[in-house]
Amino acid sequence: MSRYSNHFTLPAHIYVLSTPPVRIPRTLCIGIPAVGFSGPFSSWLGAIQLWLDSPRLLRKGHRNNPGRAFQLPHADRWVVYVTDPQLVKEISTIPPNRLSLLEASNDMLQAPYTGIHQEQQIIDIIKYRLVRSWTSIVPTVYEEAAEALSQYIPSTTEWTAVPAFATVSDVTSRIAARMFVGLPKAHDMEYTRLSAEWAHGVINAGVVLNMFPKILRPLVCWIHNPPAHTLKLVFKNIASLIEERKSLLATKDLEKSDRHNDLLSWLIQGDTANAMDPLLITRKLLSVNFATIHTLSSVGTHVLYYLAAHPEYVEPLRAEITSALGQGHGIKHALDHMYTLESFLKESLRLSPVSAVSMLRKAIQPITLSDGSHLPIGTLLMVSPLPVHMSSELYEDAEVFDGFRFHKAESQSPNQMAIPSLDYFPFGYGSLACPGRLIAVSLLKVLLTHILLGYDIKLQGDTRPADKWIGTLCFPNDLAKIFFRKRVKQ
Ligand code: HEM
Repeated sequence: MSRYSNHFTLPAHIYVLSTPPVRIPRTLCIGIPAVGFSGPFSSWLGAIQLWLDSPRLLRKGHRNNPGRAFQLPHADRWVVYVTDPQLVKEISTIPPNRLSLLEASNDMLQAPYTGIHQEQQIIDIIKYRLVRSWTSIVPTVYEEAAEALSQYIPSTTEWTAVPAFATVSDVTSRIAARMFVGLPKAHDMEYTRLSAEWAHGVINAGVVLNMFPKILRPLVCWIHNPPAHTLKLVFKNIASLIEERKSLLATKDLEKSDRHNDLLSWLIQGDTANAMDPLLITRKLLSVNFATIHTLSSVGTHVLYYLAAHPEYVEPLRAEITSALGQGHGIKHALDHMYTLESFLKESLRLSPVSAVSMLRKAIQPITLSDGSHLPIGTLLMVSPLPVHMSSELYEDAEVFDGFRFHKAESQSPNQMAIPSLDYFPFGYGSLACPGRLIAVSLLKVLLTHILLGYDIKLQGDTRPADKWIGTLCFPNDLAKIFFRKRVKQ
């Protein structure tokens, strides 16, 4: 079993598939069509269906309810789903004091138990500090990614089987550490291991705890709560660095503190309201780590599997990367001009997303949508791009992987993948769309650039390791291996 496999979801599998409906009675929102079983007891079967095959139910809901929201039963409640593009647009304009992303994500990720802490300060720091400093950060990240890959992939010209998910996860965690806390902490293997462990632990805990009624969650966590345990270990590991940074910032030694122009320092600087509580700073840091590591290790592994399964793309991608790097305008410029690579990444994310849901909201006030759907306070609303991403009207042979599909269809301008449209919105849509999306695309390109230029890769078996859907989450196979060998440059 992989270090980061979804072992924590096992109790939920058992619970969902075998337990009678021991849950708080759930209410349907009046006037919103339900998909599949909708009776008080039979909806339990609907929740099991959603757990086992959410893409099918989402496509059915979209097909049967054109232009309308619909409802699907989860284990603990009914959730309103939106897939119609015009409704997606409408939802993206409803302000957070009416429909809140932060409330919904702290709910779904079970913040009181896992320790995750999402707040506006974090989003502002990513948008206004990290993204704006990105051109100056990229060269460091590029160098770090090369070093990390050479540490985790054996440097030999013999084919060697490498666990794909664990490797991408380790490399991502190290890149995240370099971006967010800098050196020397980024090279502390215990810190990077714990950060990755926490990120994967939170997603698994969220999946499991959402299966149980609220009343049982403290008991479940009392028995087994890996993220809470890991949080303590991370805090122990990083507390002295936080104190060091705090005193550096307090002395206003600009020369020294400028050396640490990273997320950790920005979090401390902006935290005067909480008296710079080191545990809260750790939780915020880990929350950005979570947003980065969980998504990128999953997407990076999906991409790697597509690349190994489609070797015909390797040479054209290498040629483009070599030409872009050869222009001599720096790494950021080169990455921005890797259009076919971007198309490849975009296609991978279309077919193998992180989740079937890309916008998560909780009604803070009662809301009535233009299709007449009424959302009472507390309703959870999920927007899924999946039916649109799989639409044969928008995408020819929508089920087939076509790595250069977007390159053929789109004008060449940088970072199209990160610009949400109503045809493609895996990062969400509107002003709340993922604040880290430009960074995500850049990091994926960095990873693929090093892999394509540094290594040959091939599948271990005959076919691409299949994706695993658990509820609305899509995981790459976390046990499969990919063969790597050091590339001998001609
Ligand atoms: C391929 C990788 C990624 C994907 C697919 C992705 C996708 C998303 C999506 C769908 C949302 C929710 C948007 C909404 O509900 O309207 C989101 C939120 C967010 N993302 Fe990303 N993301 C990725 C990478 C990143 C990275 C690298 C960072 C950090 C640098 C980041 C930081 C965040 C944050 C802070 C939020 C708000 C979280 C919340 O309040 O729950 N993401 N992302």
